Amino acid sequence: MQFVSTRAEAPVLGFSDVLLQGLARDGGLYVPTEWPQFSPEEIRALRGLSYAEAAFVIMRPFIDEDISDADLKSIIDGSYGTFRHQATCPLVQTGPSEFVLELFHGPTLAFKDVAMQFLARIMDHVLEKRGERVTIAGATSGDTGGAAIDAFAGAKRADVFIMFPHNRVSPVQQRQMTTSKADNVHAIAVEGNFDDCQALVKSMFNDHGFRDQIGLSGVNSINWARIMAQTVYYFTAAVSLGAPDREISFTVPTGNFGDIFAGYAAKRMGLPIGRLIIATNSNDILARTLATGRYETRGVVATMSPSMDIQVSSNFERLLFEATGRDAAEVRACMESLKQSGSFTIPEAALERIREEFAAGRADEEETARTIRETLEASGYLADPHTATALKVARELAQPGETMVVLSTAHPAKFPQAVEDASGINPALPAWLEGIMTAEERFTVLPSDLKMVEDHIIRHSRTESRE
Ligand SMILES: Cc1ncc(COP(=O)(O)O)c(C=O)c1O
Ligand SMILES: N[C@@H](CCOP(=O)(O)O)C(=O)O
Repeated sequence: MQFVSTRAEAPVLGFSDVLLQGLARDGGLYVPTEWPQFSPEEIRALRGLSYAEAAFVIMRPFIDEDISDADLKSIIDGSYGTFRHQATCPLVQTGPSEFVLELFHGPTLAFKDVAMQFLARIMDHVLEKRGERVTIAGATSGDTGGAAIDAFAGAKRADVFIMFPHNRVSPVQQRQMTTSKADNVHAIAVEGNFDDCQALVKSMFNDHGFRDQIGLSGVNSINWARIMAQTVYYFTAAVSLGAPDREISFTVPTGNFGDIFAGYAAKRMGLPIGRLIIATNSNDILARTLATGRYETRGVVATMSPSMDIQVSSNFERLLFEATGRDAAEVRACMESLKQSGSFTIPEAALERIREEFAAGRADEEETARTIRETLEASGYLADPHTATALKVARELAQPGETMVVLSTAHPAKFPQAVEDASGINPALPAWLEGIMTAEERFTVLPSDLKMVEDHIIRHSRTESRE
């Protein structure tokens, strides 16, 4: 399988190169040249498979043959062996036709583990074969960072630098990033918000001198492998509920648009998905965009669902590419306008296509807290604030006869204060994480300044130039 950049000015690459590149050299994001297709019979055949077995079937078409079936299976088994639930990503029924898909049974209690555990293992496999090393730079609003630090801790062929917004992540999220004892992982608290962190990462990729000097790689959802691994749970959830013989809709708490884009990808691969519903918190740029056709950034506000406090939603570029009929010139124009003025207008035909596939809604702070409380009272289910955002939107937009799966992207114990304030229950951290709240922290505070962050990375990276 080959991959093209959404801006069409970077080389077309195979899977292993895309995996190591992260962002394309033209600033775009890689997508497959064509979507692999699964027939109804092939989807039906996923019934009864374990999560790992299904992951192999769904991801195999994307991955070069030079990674053998046996190696891929062993990478997948190792990845999902770290999950603390037999089903890996179980479904819980919370209403007559409402199901919560729990994606937080991995080591760091967030959905990021599903892709990150796989990414670390497959990257290590490719690097080992090639005899190469990489320096990974990642931006996080709280969960990607912890997941990456856990998955790559001690990796021999990767140094990892994670930038998080100083004082804007939950205490549990921060400590998952700052208490690792591994010397190849580094947490940087950036004086700014998540969008500043993500802009720093993208600027590093676009600084080709720096990129080549340190062998830069990325583990944010700019990396296609993250999206690919996230398509799997759309298949397993839908199949458990009767797909392909029944259409399933999904509501997804959304920030960087990676998770819901994985749902869109699953649909393009043949999974009968009804609606894909974008749920945002008060940072509702995506809900406004769907309503008005204009993507317009505003100041970001801090919420009880900090991982979604995002304005520049990087995977929206992938959707734009698809919705414009893969018109890279149109994508480049929109992205240039976003850079220059903080906004762009979606071409009319593309907007229509987006509205055919997606709906969107928002939940403010009060609505999110009320949803946590009401869900607990009605079904005994304790949701984290990100999940509650999606539950609120799913219930508001539900249509008669629709079977709705709401993605639960984090364990409530990652956000104990918000959950306790809303429900009166203080969710305990699982035993294996208890120590992090008292362990010594190690992180560096830096201003949101490209040169200063690059210098810091160069000083601490063990990766030498690829040239
Ligand atoms: C707990 C949680 N929920 C939802 C999201 C939003 O997901 P995405 O950025 O893929 O839209 C994130 C961050 O990515 C998250 O950490
Ligand atoms: N919400 C994310 C932000 C980064 O998203 P990613 O999916 O692109 O890695 C986080 O928790 O870090």
